[in-house]
Amino acid sequence: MQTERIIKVVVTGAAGQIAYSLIPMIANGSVFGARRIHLAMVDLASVPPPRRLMCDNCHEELPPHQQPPARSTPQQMMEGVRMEIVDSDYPRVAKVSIHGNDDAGMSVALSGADYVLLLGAVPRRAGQLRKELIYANSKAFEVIGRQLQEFAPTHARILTVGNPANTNAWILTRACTKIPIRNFSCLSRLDHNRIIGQIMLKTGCSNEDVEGVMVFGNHSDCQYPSVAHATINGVPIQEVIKDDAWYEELTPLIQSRGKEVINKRGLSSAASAAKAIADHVRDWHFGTSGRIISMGLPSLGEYGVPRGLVWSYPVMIDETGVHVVQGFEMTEACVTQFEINQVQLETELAEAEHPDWTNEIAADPRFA
Ligand SMILES: NC(=O)C1=CN([C@@H]2O[C@H](COP(=O)(O)OP(=O)(O)OC[C@H]3O[C@@H](n4cnc5c(N)ncnc54)[C@H](O)[C@@H]3O)[C@@H](O)[C@H]2O)C=CC1
Ligand SMILES: O=C(O)CCC(=O)C(=O)O
Repeated sequence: MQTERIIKVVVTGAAGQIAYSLIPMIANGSVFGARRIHLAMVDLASVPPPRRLMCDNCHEELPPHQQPPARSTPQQMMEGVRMEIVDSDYPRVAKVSIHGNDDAGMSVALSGADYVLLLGAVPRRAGQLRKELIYANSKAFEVIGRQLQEFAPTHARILTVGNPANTNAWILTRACTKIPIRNFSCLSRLDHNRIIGQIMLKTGCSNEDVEGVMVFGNHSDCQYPSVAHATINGVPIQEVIKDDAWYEELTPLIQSRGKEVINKRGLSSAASAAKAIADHVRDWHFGTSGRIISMGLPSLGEYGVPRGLVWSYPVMIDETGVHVVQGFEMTEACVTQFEINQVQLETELAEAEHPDWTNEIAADPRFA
């Protein structure tokens, strides 16, 4: 009997909260169907020891029973997740492995990888400026980009989820030049799904009834969600939803949805982010069967976006690859929103210490 090749899926940030929702979806067949998978989990190889509490009066370390309880390390967390995967006896999981994010770990994790899902990122600390976060993550993603260049096969498909997702993907494309440019993507599917969720809430339709929703630009509070070409059961949305206030409120609602979830949960979206990652990867693997989805991709100049910027576009995927759906009219409002997103992404690249990004792209033969 001929057996199909096992798909190797690398998940970084595997000790984190999104991964805890995502891994069961990968393991239960929601992403790769009947194909068997090797799940390679990666998280920080080492973490600094927790800060010890001191006595305010004597300035000596408090005794152990007054110290906060010890927290599991990322490597211990992943061991626990691996135990749960085993205990769930998923029929499609051929192998689970655990790795640190240093070169020793990543060389093994990335070897033979088919999909590399980069959830791990430096989290924002209280009081930290956004530009400090961007700088810290750009340095972390420079390392990951170099590791992809050294250890990953050229067919690997790479998704950045960790924020700032678009700029992190851009950093990877600079450090990893051997992998085709359209094998890099960033997650904007959560924003896309959020729009569909609002349409379902408003009309009572199913997500399968909705077509033509699009997200353009950066995964940030500047993103440009559009329902201008959306249909519900084939009928233009404007003929189904006749409520001007709903359309006016939709854009800021989608732009601020992540922040609103953090305000309520005290943690960022995880279950919905995992669902969006599963949708993104499943569609990348199997194709979209003529449907439009949103995906962040290095621009090849579509819709006038400068080449190289990682931009969310409407795309269709078939056996020949990922294709940006072109030809939608650029209204005045659209042009303004595109300019806002471009300025924000250029600012992020400057904060990541890539102010001369256009020269870097001009020198990259993948954009010739
Ligand atoms: N693009 C999108 O639509 C969304 C993006 N996000 C982003 O996804 C990321 C992950 O979110 P959560 O799982 O909630 O965070 P989390 O804090 O629960 O987990 C992150 C994990 O990544 C690990 N990590 C950090 N740097 C790493 C590195 N260089 N290599 C490997 N592992 C590393 C940490 O140790 C931690 O275990 C965050 O940056 C978050 O802002 C979250 C929701 C939606
Ligand atoms: O908004 C954030 O900073 C993290 C979560 C996120 O990207 C989202 O929920 O869309």
